[in-house]
Amino acid sequence: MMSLNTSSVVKSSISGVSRTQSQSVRLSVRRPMVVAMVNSNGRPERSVGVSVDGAVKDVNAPVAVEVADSESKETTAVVGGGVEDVYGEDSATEDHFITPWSVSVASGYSLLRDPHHNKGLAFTEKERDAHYLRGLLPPVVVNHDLQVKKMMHNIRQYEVPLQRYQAMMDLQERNERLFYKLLIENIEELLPIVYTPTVGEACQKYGTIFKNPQGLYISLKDKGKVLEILKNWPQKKIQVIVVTDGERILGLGDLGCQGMGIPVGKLSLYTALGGIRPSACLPITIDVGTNNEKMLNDEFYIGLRQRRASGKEYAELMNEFMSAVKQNYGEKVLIQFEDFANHNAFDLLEKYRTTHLVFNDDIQGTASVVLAGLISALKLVGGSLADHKFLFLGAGEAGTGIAELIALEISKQTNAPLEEARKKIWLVDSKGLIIRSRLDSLQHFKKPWAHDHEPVNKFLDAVKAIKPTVLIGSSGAGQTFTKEVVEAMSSFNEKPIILALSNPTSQSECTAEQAYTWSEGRTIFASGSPFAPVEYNGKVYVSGQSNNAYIFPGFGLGLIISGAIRVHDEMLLAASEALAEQVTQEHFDNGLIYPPFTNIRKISAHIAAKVAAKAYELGLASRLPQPENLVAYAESCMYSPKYRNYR
Ligand SMILES: NC(=O)C1=CN([C@@H]2O[C@H](COP(=O)(O)OP(=O)(O)OC[C@H]3O[C@@H](n4cnc5c(N)ncnc54)[C@H](OP(=O)(O)O)[C@@H]3O)[C@@H](O)[C@H]2O)C=CC1
Ligand SMILES: CC(=O)C(=O)O
Ligand SMILES: [Mg+2]
Repeated sequence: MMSLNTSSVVKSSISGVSRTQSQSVRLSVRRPMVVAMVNSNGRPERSVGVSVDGAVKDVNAPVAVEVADSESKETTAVVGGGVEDVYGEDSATEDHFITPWSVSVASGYSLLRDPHHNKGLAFTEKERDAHYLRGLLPPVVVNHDLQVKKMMHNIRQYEVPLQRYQAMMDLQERNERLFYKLLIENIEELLPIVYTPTVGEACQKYGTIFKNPQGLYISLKDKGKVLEILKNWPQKKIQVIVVTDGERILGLGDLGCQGMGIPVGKLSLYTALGGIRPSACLPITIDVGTNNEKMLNDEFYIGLRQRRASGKEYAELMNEFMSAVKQNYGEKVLIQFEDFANHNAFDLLEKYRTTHLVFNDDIQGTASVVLAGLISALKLVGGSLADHKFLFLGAGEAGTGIAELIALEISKQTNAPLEEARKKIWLVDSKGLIIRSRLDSLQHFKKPWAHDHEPVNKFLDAVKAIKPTVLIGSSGAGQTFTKEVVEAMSSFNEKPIILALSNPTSQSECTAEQAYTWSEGRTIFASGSPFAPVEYNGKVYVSGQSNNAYIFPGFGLGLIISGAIRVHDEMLLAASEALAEQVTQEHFDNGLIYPPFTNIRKISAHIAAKVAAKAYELGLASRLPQPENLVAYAESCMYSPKYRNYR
């Protein structure tokens, strides 16, 4: 046996005295190992890979470790043996300060509790011997496929979607590779659980169901310390951040800090659908308070119990956050703004799009997915985009974002000025049709849509007055596409295109069943949250899901593989085209304008390739030289949840 002394600076506050002292860790090495010093934040302070001959290696195996105080030069404790109260666990009370240092070794019990490396019953006999797992697992060894089969069996036992959500989150925290294999192989069934609609309910009840924290929380209390907080996150190489401030969670409004379910859910789709490594993903919630009385009065609420900060206070925290992200992760970390309220969302995007790699999923990702749906819908209804007339219910982030991208595409196709193209698009907000006489009182993002028209207050009247060929719901207000609205659409269109984008299902403008029934089976329908197939007059109608989940995973992958430094609108158009190209004749024959999610990883690779190609074309790519076959390159970069073999 040989010994090795490595010095580390340890912050100690035993007995309430906070001091910094130098300790040395004496490692009595019996075999190759990896030791990580871990502090109370779980942040590894020092990782040491040591082989028997003293060479540094990346190896995994347990070891007996002695911790000695260099000042006294006496061995104070033996970890993994002995009966001393090493960490003051027995003597300390809540009034005593102790420093929860531990030495974590990636083997045995701790290996089973490390979601990144745990394989559960799939550890082989050899691995059980080599990594001190024998006895910690029952004797059976099963393969990954059987684990998936069993988990699906278990999840299907739960009838309540929220219970399925919790089972999925538990799995993610227990065995990451099993979680992703399950999700990828059962995407159609599990998407509504980890994503809309169930994630909406999870956010509403997040405080009650909260177990282990996921993601990073940055609150007003942390002003001046944001960089420090980022450094507390265990992973250092982050490629994608999804950040929310929780003010507009789906169509459910202000859920404050409990909006964390959204960045967590979106990032699990980045991995499952777009192949971004889980360790490169960072969910963040910025907590500036909430104006939701229910949350403020809920004793289990997990956020700051105060009203939302705004103005200078809000801007300063966001600015500190954006600077800290760039300082910590560099120029090429992708920041996806998600579910901010529109009074902040447009300004944040405008402010940071020229200095950071940012995009707003609700404004831009949604625009891209809807444009893709419309491009493919044209194959069913005929004509070009410019031949159609569009009416939106909802003139916020989603509505005006989509409208602008449609106008951009029409302008590109027809060489008409953007202002001309915009005239084909009408929007209704909570005060009625957006028209020129309202111009002075309109928020800036609505102004381009203020066309000449008489005032129209009721949505049904707007439908009858404008006679659109395409109706898009982006209001977050459920059941607003009434029978009269759908019947009106069907009276002047042979095949009305109706997109009910609002999430979750409770906020959908209408259900698939209503759309097909009220249009006598003639509508081309898609919705933000999924609906089961509908039988009408003996025929089965399968509706598509018009959700930005088709876009952002592949879009992000494209930015990452090309090393893009900024997002450009042309990239969104490229993503739309790539998605629309994936719709086959068979899909059209079934009335679908989106391909099913079952092929999403292939679809994401195609989107990534087109987005990357655009980044190269625009001179915004930094990964040089450009790979010859971008689709193959994108596929080769994608994370696979296959288990690793451990030595
Ligand atoms: N399918 C998908 O991929 C996506 C779906 N969405 C969904 O779209 C919805 C809206 O999101 P977002 O655009 O960000 O929200 P915003 O708050 O930015 O915009 C909502 C708009 O709807 C209007 N509105 C609200 N209620 C009514 C009503 N009863 N009648 C008429 N207009 C109304 C508002 O009017 P006013 O301006 O007057 O207040 C506002 O213009 C949400 O449900 C969200 O989940 C969002 C992004 C992606
Ligand atoms: C899908 C989405 O991003 C939303 O509803 O906000
Ligand atoms: Mg969103």
